[in-house]
Parts: sequence; C-alpha cells; structure tokens
Amino acid sequence: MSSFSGLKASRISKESKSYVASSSTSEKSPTTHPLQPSSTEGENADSEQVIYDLPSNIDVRKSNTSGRGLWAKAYHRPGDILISVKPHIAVLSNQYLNSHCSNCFGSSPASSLKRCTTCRTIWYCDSTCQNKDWVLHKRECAALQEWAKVAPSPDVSVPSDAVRCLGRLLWRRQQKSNDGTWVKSVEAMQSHRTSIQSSSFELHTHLSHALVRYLGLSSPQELVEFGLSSARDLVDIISRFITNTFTVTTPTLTPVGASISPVVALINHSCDPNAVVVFPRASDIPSSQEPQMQVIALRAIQPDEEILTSYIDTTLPKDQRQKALQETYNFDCSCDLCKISTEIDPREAIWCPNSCGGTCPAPTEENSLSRCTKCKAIVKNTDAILDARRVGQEALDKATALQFQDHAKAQQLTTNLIPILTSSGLTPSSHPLLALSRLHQSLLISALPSPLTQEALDDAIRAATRSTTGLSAVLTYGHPVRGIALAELGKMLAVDEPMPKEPGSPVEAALMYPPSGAARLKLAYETLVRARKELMVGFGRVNEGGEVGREVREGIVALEKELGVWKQGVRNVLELV
Ligand SMILES: C[S@@+](CC[C@H](N)C(=O)[O-])C[C@H]1O[C@@H](n2cnc3c(N)ncnc32)[C@H](O)[C@@H]1O
Repeated sequence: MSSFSGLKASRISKESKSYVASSSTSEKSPTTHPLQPSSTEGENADSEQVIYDLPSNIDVRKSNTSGRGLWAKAYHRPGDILISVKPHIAVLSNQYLNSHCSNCFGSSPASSLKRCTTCRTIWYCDSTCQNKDWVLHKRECAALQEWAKVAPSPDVSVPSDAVRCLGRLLWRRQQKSNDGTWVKSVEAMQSHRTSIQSSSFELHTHLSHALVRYLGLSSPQELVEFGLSSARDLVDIISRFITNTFTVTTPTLTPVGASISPVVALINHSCDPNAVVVFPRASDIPSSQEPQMQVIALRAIQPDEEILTSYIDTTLPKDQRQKALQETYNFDCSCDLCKISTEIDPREAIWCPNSCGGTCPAPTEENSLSRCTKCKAIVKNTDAILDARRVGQEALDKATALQFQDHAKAQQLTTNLIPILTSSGLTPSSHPLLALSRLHQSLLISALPSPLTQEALDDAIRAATRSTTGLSAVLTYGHPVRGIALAELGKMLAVDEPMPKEPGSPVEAALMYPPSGAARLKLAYETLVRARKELMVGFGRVNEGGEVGREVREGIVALEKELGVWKQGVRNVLELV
C-alpha cells in the first residue's frame, strides 16, 4: 500500500492514510462493535470506543509496542478479502481532476466527463455521480472558487490534495455532528501532535495555514463549527491525517488520490506484511460504491495473528525504510525484516566476486568488510561498489524528479547508470539498481514509438524482465506490485513483433532474449499465467485479480488460441512434407 510518504515524494502536501472506516458507505447507519478483549499479547483497546463496520472475524487489540491494531479471529487464505470498505473521504489528486470522476474515481477521456460549471475544477462521469457528490461538493465548490480568486499564479489555483482532503473531512464532520459514532471514530485516529518531528513542523504549519484559508475562516473561534476548539485540535487533525491517510490507486497501482478510512487505519505496519490495501475495482462492486478499498491477505493468516500492511515501499533498504517510517509515522520499526539478521538482505546484496553464484552483503561506509556467504571469497573492490551505489542513488533522485519535466534526461540517467551498477556486482534486487530498473522500464514504455519498432519493444521487454527479477527477490509471492509487473511483461511479450529477428543458429536462438516467434508467444503465455496466479492473491481471489487479472485472463485465452493455431500450422506443414 502506498501512503502519505509516497505521495509526499512527488509534492509537498499530499494526503496520508487514515483511520476507522465504514465498509459499504458512511451513509449507512454504522454497526457498533465494542472493542474485543485481547487474547494474546495485546490489551483491550479503549472500551468505550466504537469501530465502524469492523468485520466480525477481526478484532481490535492493543499492544505496548504499536498501540491498537487489527487481529484475525479466524484463518484466512492468501487472496482472501479481509476488509472491504468505502473510505469515509476520498479525493482525486490535482493532476487527475480532469481525467477521472471525482465521485467514483473511474477514468474517462476529458471529452466524456462533465465539469462542474460553477467551480470549473471538479469533473464527473455523469449527473448521477455529480448528484451523489453534491453533499460534499457544495461546500467545496464555493471554497475552490474563493481559493482560485486569490491564487498568486495559475499553477496554485487549486489547493493541494492534502488540503482538499482535509476540507472534505471537516465538512463531512460538520454534517455528521449528530452521528456520535462517526465523529468518535475520526477523533480516535492516532495523532502524534505531542511528538511531531522537527522535520515535519514545516509541513504541519503549511497545512494548517492553507486549511484555515481554504475553509474561509477569519478567526480561531470559527474552528468551533468544525468541532475544533483550539489550534491544538487543528494540529491534532492534521497529525491524524498524516498518520492515517491512504493513497488511492488505480487497478494498475498508479497513485491517483488520497483517502481516509478509520477501520483500515487501525492496521499496523510491517516491512514484511501479511496483507495489502488495494482498490481493485471488482466487477461485482457497483461504481456507486467506488472507490472501494480492500485489505487482502497476502499470506495465510492464522487466528490470533496480527494483520499487518506496509506503509512504505518495502523494496527499499532498511535505513531508508526506517527513515521514512520515523519521519511520517513516528516509530522505529522492529519487524522481522528490520531486526538484525544473519541472512543477506536481497535489497543490499552483491554477487560473489568469484562468481560462485553466491551473494555477499553490499559493503557500507560503516562496514566495508564483506565476503560471499557461499564460498567465503572476500570482496576487494569495496570503494568502487560504495561509489557506484552513491552515484546510483544520486542519479535515481535526479531521474525521479525529472521524469515528467525532462523525459529524455531522465531516460539518459537510467540508461547510463544501470550498466555501471550491474558491472559493479549489484544483484537485480539491490538498491538502487532495482529502483532505477523500474523507473527505466516505465520511461521506456511511456516513450514507445508509433509505429512500434522491434528495438524499442525488445528494450522495454528486457527492462521489464530486469524489474520483475528484482521484485520477485524482495516481495512476497502474490504481492500486487509483482503481479502488475508480470502482467506488464507478459502483455509486451504478447505484442505482435514489428520485425521478428531470425536467429542464425539454434545456439543463437537459445541465447536471444527476448526470443522471437513461437518461443516468444510461449513465454508470453507462461508469464501471463504466472501474473494471473499472483494477481489472484494480491487483488483478491473473488475479484479474479481485479481489473488487471480479468484483462490478463482474456490475454491468456487469446494466446491459447494463437498458440493452438500455430501448433496446428506446424502440424499441417509436417503432414505436407
Ligand atoms: C495508521 S496508525 C495504526 C494504528 C495505531 N496503532 C492506532 O492505535 O491507531 C499508525 C501508527 O501506529 C503506530 N504503529 C504502526 N505500526 C507500528 C509498528 N510496527 N511499530 C510501532 N508502532 C507502530 C505508529 O504510531 C504509527 O504512527
């Protein structure tokens, strides 16, 4: 699941995850569940607290290390849906306002979306979506107009995603002031007001000022109408927002917005999670219920086991994960992956210098002594490896920042750095090589020429193969990121080759990657079958792997036919000779 820290990477004030959510919708009267007594390591959470739509096979328990969390009461298989809720609040990111519906988050060409004629900022599929959203948009509409009137420049004529999300949360809170359960569930979300990191002061201050302006408040007393009795309460709501907001993603995992769901926000973090939060757009969920947020089991979860998701990108090495968790979520992670281990972390591994097939821990400034775990060979070129990793990180930061403004420069950086890191011995799953490979792949795919050339397609396939190899070493089977990466690779392999290469000999054919002709189709088929199996886990079995899983199934059927025709063609030829 991506969260506030992920959104923050692209712009300063985006939303975070959130707190206790209602499943089908916040319009429904909530089912209240007194918190359950803990049966293992936890204690009861506050007894008077109530949780919206908590599934009956899940408990809230409290532990000394991570506060309240969600625990399974029954056994769950990988791919089971643990929770399915419509978030309390969701907003589209500014960059998607004119390509997606602000009510159901469905994507459409701008020509078929309808724009609110008053604020001219928010777009909908149709009048049904517009009417449904009006309960919140009527306040937002006026606020957006006022904001735009005094905006110093057109690029800031719409407030940030975070400010718009907080605005919606407070207007909704006002409307729900008689619904004690709703209000309590929001107020029960974890706040870190008393321990805000100095690095976050600026963000909190910026959000507070922008929010007060957006709500049109002229004095602190006016905060009372939103249930905030002081500046302290304002900081609290912002801290809750940062700690508890979730990124809304498309079925292909593109981040498109932010959402607040109190029940899902009760889930604690692990860098090696047993569950994941996705928005799969399942075929049996009506679009009026979208965006629908689902927590899916990635592994088998036993009764009395805590449900844990990841708040951050778990392909990152430990120091970067710990930094992100401390900065945004105020805690030091002590999950199994973060504990000192004798095993090599594939995120920080290099190949054995003697090419025995084993790996060694990548040397660091603090510990430059490294040897292969298999043959014990000592790594000698530590300075060169340290330099390559440092330069690779700098290039990654630069290319990430440039990817939308200067595509060519970003592509040049990734193209130049990948061979340097590879030749210095980093494994495909090692940071920053994996991150550069993923960025390189996405840059190549977005720049595929039309008409397509064999070279460009094969380059993109090679890049996607490098990424999937790296991802498979660091993410658990069925992780949605793995499933989507495999689906992307399989789809590219299945594309008709513009100019298939004829290998000169069987040896050349065996070494050629990607292969051509029937071998390529067969590889496409096997990759899509693998993708589908993993998508069925990460996006839910009953969802058939979500929108992408269903698409992949169609691709598999088409390839089966194509491979069948091809086999038949060969048989016919053989019969003729
Ligand atoms: C989204 S909330 C999770 C629910 C929270 N425990 C509660 O009581 O509301 C995130 C906060 O929970 C705590 N937390 C989550 N995972 C943790 C972990 N693995 N170790 C320690 N604290 C954790 C941190 O304070 C973090 O900022």
